[in-house]
Amino acid sequence: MARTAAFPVFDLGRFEKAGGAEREALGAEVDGICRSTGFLAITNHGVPRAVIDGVWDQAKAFFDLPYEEKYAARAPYAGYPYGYLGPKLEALAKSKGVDTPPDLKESFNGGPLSVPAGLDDKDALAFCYAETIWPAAPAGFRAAWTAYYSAMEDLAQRIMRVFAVAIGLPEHYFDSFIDHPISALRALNYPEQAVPPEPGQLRAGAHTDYGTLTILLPQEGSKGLEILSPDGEWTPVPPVPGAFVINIGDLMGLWTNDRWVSTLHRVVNPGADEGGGERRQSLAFFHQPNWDAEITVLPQFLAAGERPKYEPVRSGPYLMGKFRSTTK
Ligand SMILES: O=C(O)CCC(=O)C(=O)O
Ligand SMILES: [Fe+2]
Repeated sequence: MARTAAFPVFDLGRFEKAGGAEREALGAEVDGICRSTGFLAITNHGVPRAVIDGVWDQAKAFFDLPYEEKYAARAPYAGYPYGYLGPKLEALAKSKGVDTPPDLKESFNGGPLSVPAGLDDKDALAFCYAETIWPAAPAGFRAAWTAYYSAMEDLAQRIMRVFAVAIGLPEHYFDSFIDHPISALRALNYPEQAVPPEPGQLRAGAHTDYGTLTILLPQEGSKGLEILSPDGEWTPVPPVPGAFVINIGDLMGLWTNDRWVSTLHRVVNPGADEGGGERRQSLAFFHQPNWDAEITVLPQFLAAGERPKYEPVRSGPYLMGKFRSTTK
């Protein structure tokens, strides 16, 4: 049975202005949240309303297009990370080794806005620095998208500073891991369900996110996003007006040897009482460290002689493997 719980809200502007003891206390709060669920709302984030509305409206207009027009901006082959990913092409639960029917959604995906000078790693160039396949319409799509993507890169970097303080590191500790991030932005559309879902089929199957953190913007007032709370109950994430929903991904779990939890979450179908339910839109920015960044369990999370739970991973190849496990 799902239930609603108090959902933590973090005032980013206050943290950034705070000094000494207050800043540490706010960091300790975030540490507590990340030890329990790693899901929180961020207010006072400074991202201009116009930037948010701009990409939101463009994404809506894109999803409103006839399928053939969206299909023209498709990812050219299975496993290609960017462009339009049509219905029934991804099952997120597969990233956890759980075989389900495909998720009931479509998405548009875009990668980093530029390639770092001198980068010559073939896999990096072919995967995360592959070109975004821009749609021909709506006309303002690319400009609105890149403005939002830039705002998310900046916000993610600021949140990583909160995370550094929260685990007792210097504020800028993570900066060198994330100065050429390979983050992806995904606009999601979960269509109305004219046909009932198959058994085990959700809007987004239960998964954890792969990177450091995700900045999510669910449609205002919408339902469906649920997280598995520490007591094992699926718990709805309530709408928090004007806020972003942040969740940590697997790499924060790795860095902290699972002190912080990368929590399972999913998007459920509209209830039986809602018929086919309304369409639901969201934006998800998946922050991911530099292609070459090596993520290793931090020594302060190991007792003397304790073996880390994880081998080190390289950010880029690790992400590529995860992504390829979910698409067909
Ligand atoms: O659409 C949402 O609210 C969540 C989507 C999600 O968790 C994901 O795509 O990783
Ligand atoms: Fe997710």
